[in-house]
Amino acid sequence: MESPSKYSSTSLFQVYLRLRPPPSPLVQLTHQSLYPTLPPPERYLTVEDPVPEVQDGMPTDITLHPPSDSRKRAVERFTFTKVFEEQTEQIDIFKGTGIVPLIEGVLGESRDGLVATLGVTGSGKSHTILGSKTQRGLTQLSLDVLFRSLDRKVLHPSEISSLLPSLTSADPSEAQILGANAFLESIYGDAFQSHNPSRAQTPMTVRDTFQIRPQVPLSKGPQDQWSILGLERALPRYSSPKTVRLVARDSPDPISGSSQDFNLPRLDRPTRRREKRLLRGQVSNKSQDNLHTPCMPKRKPLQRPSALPQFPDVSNLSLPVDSRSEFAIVVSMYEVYNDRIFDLLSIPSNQKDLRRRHLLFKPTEASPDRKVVAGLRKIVCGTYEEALMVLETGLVERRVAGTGSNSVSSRSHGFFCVEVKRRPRGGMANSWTSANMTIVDLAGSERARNAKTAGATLAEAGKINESLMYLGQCLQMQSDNHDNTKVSPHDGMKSFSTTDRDAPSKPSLVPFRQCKLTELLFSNSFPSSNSQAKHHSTHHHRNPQKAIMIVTADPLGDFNATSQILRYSALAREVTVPRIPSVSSTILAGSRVPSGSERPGSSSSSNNNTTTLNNGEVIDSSVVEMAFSELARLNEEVEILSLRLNEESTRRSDAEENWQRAESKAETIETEVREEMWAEMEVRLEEERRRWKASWSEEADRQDEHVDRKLEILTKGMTDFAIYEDDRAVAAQQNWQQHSAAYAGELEEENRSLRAKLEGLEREVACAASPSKTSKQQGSNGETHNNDNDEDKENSSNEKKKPAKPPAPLNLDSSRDVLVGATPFKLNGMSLSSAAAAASEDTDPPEKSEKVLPKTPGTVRKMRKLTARKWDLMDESELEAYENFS
Ligand SMILES: Nc1ncnc2c1ncn2[C@@H]1O[C@H](COP(=O)(O)OP(=O)(O)OP(=O)(O)O)[C@@H](O)[C@H]1O
Repeated sequence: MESPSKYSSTSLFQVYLRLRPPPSPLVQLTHQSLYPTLPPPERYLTVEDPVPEVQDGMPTDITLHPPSDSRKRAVERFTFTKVFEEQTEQIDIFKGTGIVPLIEGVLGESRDGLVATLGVTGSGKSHTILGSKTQRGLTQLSLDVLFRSLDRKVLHPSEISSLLPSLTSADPSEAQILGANAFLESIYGDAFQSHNPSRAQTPMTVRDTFQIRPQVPLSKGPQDQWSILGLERALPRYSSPKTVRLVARDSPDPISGSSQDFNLPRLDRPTRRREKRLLRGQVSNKSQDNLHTPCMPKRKPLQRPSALPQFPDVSNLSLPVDSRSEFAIVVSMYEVYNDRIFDLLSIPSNQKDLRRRHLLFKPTEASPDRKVVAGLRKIVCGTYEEALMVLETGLVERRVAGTGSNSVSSRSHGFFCVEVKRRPRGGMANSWTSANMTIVDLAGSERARNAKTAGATLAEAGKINESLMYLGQCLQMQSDNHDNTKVSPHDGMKSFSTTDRDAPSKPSLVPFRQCKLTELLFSNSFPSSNSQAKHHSTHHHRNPQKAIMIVTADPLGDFNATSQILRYSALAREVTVPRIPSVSSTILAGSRVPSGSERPGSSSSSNNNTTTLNNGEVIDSSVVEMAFSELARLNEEVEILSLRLNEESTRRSDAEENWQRAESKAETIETEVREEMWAEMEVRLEEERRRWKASWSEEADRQDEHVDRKLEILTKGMTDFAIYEDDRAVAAQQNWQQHSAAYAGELEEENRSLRAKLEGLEREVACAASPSKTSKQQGSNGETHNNDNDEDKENSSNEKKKPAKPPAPLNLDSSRDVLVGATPFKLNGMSLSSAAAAASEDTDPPEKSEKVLPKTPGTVRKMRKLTARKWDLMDESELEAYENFS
C-alpha cells in the first residue's frame, strides 16, 4: 500500500481515525450485572505498527479481523493519514490532525477550513467535536486559538456601533446579523457578562426543566454492548455535552411542529436604507441598538450554564495574524435534518412558528460563484466566552434522542461555522473579506436492529444512513476514482487492494450534489468554475477549502457498521484472505511426511520419488506434488473469487438499494417539483386573473369615459343648438324690440296726428255749434252712430261667435300687418287711453271718445281681418314666444 502522505497531498479530505476507549470498569461491571448471559465484547480491530518514516511515527494502518462466526470473511487492512489509539486525549487530536494549520489558513490565507467527524453511532464523534463536561472539544479549542491569536484585533459590536450594519451590508448570504449581547440576552434573559466568565471547572448544569425522553426502551443492543442509557452519563469522564442537550426540550418535529413552549421572538432585518443611514451616522445610538436588538417578546429564559470546561489548555498556541487588519468573528449554526437545512440560532418565537422554515443552500446575488446557506441568523462575537455561549444555545436546539446504541444520539448533522471577517485597519467600512472555519458533527450511521429505533427515529435513521451513503460515495470517489482492484502477494497472504493511485486514470466527478450534506461538505472543495464569478466585480478569488475528516470507531462496537464506514472513508484498503489449510495442502504436506506414517488419500508406502496410492498405483511424487500445489492454488483462487463475488454481490445489492432510493428520491423530487409548479401556476393564474380583472375594469372605465364624453359632446351640441336657437330668439327679440320701438314711435306719431285731428274736429265742433248744424250733424252722427253701432254689434257678435283667442301674433314679414296685428290691444288701449286723455282733458263722457273711433272703421276692420289670418298661421312655440315677449 502507498504511503498516506501521498494521499494527503491529493485528497480533498485528510482522513484520520480515532479509536474510542472502552467504557470504564464501572460501566462494564454494571453492564455485566444487567446482562450476565451476554459474552464480553470481542475486539476485532488491531492497529498496525507504524512505519517509522511516515507521519511522526504515528500508526497509519489498522486491520479488521472479522469476528469468529460461521461466515468466512476477508481480513481488511485500512490506511489513514494517522490513527489515534484509545488513550489519545483531546489535545492530541487537536494538535495531531492539522487543525492548527487549518486555522492558520483561515486567518492568513483566507482559505476555508472544514473539520468533520464520521462514524458509527456512539463511536465518539460528538465527544471529539464538542468534548465533555470536563474536556473541551475541537470546536472550543479552535475558538480559543482563534480569539487568542486575534487578541485585541477583534472588533466588538457593543463598542463599534457601525460594525453590525457594515457587516450586514457586506454579507453575501442574506443573513440577519446580531450582536452576541443582544442575542444572548434574548435567550437567557439577563445581560451577558462576557468579560466576567466563570473560570470554575465545574460541570455544566443540567437544566432541571428538561427531561430525558428516550424514544425506545433502552435495552442493550447485541453489537454495541456498552451503550446503556444513564450509565455513561453517570460517569463524568465520558459525559458529552449532548447529555445536556438531550434534555433540552420536547424536540419539535419541523414537519409536524409538535409542542414546545419557547417564545423567542424573531428579529427583523434592518432595511438597506436604515443600514445606509446607520453607516452615515444618521441614526442615534439608541436606535442603532434597537436595530440589532431583538425588539420582540422574550421567550422563557433558559438557565445559563454555570461553567464551561477550560481543559485542555491551549494558551501556548497563538498564530501569527496580519497586524494591519482588524477582524470580526461571526458565528452561525445550522443542522441538516431529513435533508433540509434548519437554523439552530433562529429559535421559534411562539407556538405558531414551530414549523421551522428550512433554508436554502444557493448562490446569491452577492455570491454568484459560490453557494451559501441563505437567510441564517449570524451572531457577531467579541470574545471567546460569547462564542461559547452562542454554541451552547445552538446545541440546545439541535435534535438528539436516546437510542439503543447511544443514549444521546445526534439525529441531525450539526454545522458550527465561524466566519473570520477581515478588513484593513482604517480602510473602507464595507471592504470585508472572509474565510470560514466549519466544524461538523455528523450523525452516526446505525442499524435499526441495534439502535432499536422505531417511527420517526427510524425514519430519521433512514435519512441519516442515506446521506452518509452518499458521503461515502463521494469519499470513495475522491480517494479512489475508479475501483481498480488488483491482486498482489502480501506477506504470505493473497490480497487485492482497492487503490488506483498507481494507475493514471481520468479523474471522475465527485457526485456531491446528491444530497444537502455532501453539497455542504464538498462544494467549496473545488476551484470555482462559474464563469459569472469572473464578471462579478465584487468577487474575491477563493482558494478551495482544506478539509479534515476524523473517523471515529469503537473497536468493541458493531463490526459490520464499522467496517462499512472504514471501507469508504479510508485512504486505501487492502483485502486479504487468510491462508487456511486446505485438504490438498494437507495431502501435499502428508506426501512429504517420512515414509511409514499414515497420510490421508495416499497409500502407506512412499518410495524415493514415487508414491503408491491406495489402489496400488505408483506415481511420481513430483507429479503428485505439482497436482496438489495446483489444486491448492486453484482452491485459493476460488476462495478469493468467492470473496470477491461476495463483495460484488454486496455492492450490487447496495447499488440496487441506491437505485431504489434514487428512484424514490426522484419520485419525491418529481412530486415536489410538480407541487411547486402547481403552486407557481396557481399563483400565476391568480396574477393573470387579477391582471385581467384590472384591465377589464380599466377597459370598462375607458368605455364609460368614452360614453360620458360622447354624452357630453351630445349635450354640448344640444346646448349649442339651444344657444343657436336662443341667438335666433334673441335676434328675433331684438328685432321685435326694434320694430316695436319703431312702431311705437309711428304709433306715437299717429297718435299725435290723431290727437291733432281730434283737436281740429273738436274745434270744428265748437265753432259750428248751431242747432241746425247740430241736429243735422246729430242726425248724420246718429246714423253713423247707428251704423257704427250696427257694426259694433256685428263685431261684438262676431267676437262672441269666436272663442276667446289670444292676441294675434306678430307677422314680421309685413310691417303693416305687424303694425295692425301686433297692436290690437295697444290700439284699443291707445284709443281708450287717448279717449281717456281726451275725457280727462275735456271731461267728455267716454261715449264721446268711443264715437271717435268708429271714424276709422276701415282700420279696425282690417285689423280684425288680419288678426284672424295671423292667428291661424301661429304655432304653439311662436305663441309662447309671443306671450313671453308680451
Ligand atoms: N474518546 C473518548 N473518551 C471518552 N469517552 C468517549 C470517547 N468517545 C466517546 N466517548 C463516550 O461515548 C459516548 C458516546 O459518544 P458520542 O455521543 O460522542 O457518540 P457519537 O458518535 O456522537 O454518537 P451519535 O452518532 O449517536 O451522536 C459518550 O458518552 C462519550 O462520552
